[in-house]
Amino acid sequence: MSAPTVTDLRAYVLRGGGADYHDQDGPHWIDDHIATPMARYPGYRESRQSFGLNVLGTLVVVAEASDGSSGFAVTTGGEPAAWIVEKHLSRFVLGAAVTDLSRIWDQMYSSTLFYGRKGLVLNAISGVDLALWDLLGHVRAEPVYAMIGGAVRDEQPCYATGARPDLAVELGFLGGKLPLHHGPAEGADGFTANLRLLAEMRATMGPDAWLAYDCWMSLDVDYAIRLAHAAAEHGLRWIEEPVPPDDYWGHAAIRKALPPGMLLATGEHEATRWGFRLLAEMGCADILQPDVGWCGGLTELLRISTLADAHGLLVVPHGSSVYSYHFAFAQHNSPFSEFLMMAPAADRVVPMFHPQLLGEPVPEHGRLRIGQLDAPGFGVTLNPDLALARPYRRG
Ligand SMILES: C[C@H](O)[C@H](O)CC(=O)C(=O)O
Ligand SMILES: [Mg+2]
Repeated sequence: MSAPTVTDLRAYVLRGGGADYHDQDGPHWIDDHIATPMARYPGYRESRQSFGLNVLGTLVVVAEASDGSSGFAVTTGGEPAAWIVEKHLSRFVLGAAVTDLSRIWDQMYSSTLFYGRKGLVLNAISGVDLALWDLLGHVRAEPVYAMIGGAVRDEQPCYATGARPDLAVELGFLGGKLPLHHGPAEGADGFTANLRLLAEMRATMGPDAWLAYDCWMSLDVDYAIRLAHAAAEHGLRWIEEPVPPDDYWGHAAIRKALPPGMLLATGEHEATRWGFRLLAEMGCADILQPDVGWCGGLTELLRISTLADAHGLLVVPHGSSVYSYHFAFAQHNSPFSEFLMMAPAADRVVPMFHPQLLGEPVPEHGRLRIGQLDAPGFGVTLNPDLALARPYRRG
């Protein structure tokens, strides 16, 4: 039986939150003096938008098939990723059978090796791959989680990332992951302030709720080890992305020196099975956190997950809403999920990719139920009220 073919592939851009969740207007916890590698320059310390964290915006990829079905996906990448999709990647997709995900992935990756391998190109590849999974789900009238093997559990507990882990616990989450506010350039005062916040949160959350620190690549090995040991008395469950992603050696050294029971999580800025192979084989992490919109899409995430499983590692995808949920429900080594609190004060649950998706499921009492994913593809639609722009056309 021959499968329908892909008849059209288009790339659009959107501004204002959504998949580029750092692109928020107005005061927001996600841009409130968070420690970064740029914080060594005082002028870029207060706001991540000041150094351009929100320059890209959202990439929207739409795919259509010969049977009239359509699929779409959103990720970060904006205009430059739209150019890559329209001018380069589309040639491997148009006319292909909707089932040819592995061949299309291999052709997109192999043909861009001379300027790709990570970052923006992998965002673009991820966007196309996710749109094609959504399309296949619509052709088959099946949810993505069912197409990748089915659910291994009925409910998925979530932890919340944001400024108020204490409120996250009240909302039913496993606990919370705080952004670290002060890096090495802010000296002893910053170090003390980092610990003070942790202590305050622990005091209101009680002894059992999860508490983690997301360091967003901002530390050095010495600072990270000192922070981890000082944080142990506050029950820090894991330290996340302590050093820049290319420093595999630093990650491994920090992990080796962690206090007993504390874990190291990293990987949201890593891509492909080859990047994650380095993290796994060099002993860099206990929890791998690929972002399905950045690491190569679902096709590649499944390979990363198999590799991780063989190393006894958990895979807890970074953000990415429904694109992560369908994956996580189908993997025994993804026993919980991240929920990014996108309310400006992190005090209530709003859909992670708001306002871009309609029908986006959110955890209720900190848990997702498999029934929330029971719709074709990724089960969401693009909000028709948004102003889509198509900056480039293939050809
Ligand atoms: C809170 C972090 O700085 C970042 O914005 C999100 C992230 O790294 C995560 O969710 O993990
Ligand atoms: Mg993180």
